[in-house]
Amino acid sequence: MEIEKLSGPDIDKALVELNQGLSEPWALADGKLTKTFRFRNFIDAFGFMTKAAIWAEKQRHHPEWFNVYNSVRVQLTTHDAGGISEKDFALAQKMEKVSAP
Ligand SMILES: C[C@H](O)[C@H](O)[C@H]1CNC2=NC(N)=NC(=O)C2=N1
Repeated sequence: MEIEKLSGPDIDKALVELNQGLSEPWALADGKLTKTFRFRNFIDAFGFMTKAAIWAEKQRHHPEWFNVYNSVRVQLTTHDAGGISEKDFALAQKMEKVSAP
């Protein structure tokens, strides 16, 4: 096991920190770290996905996501750990950075 899942209380704590100052917060749904990003158009949405994908590939940690036009619904979990890990919070943080216009 290379990465461990976080406990419930650790997830709650990390979620509060992640959501500091965000107008659109991340939430827990189906045991995954979840957020729907909305952009001006498809190009901006796809630009976000491209930036996030390049970073994710470098980290070898990949999002589950679903894109329709200008929205990208993201669900983060660590399959290898069977839950949410620090890698998911790192990816969420990076997504916030690269989602800025
Ligand atoms: C071998 C490879 O690094 C693993 O399968 C990685 C790849 N990307 C991954 N991405 C996610 N989201 N969870 C994982 O457990 C995971 N494992």
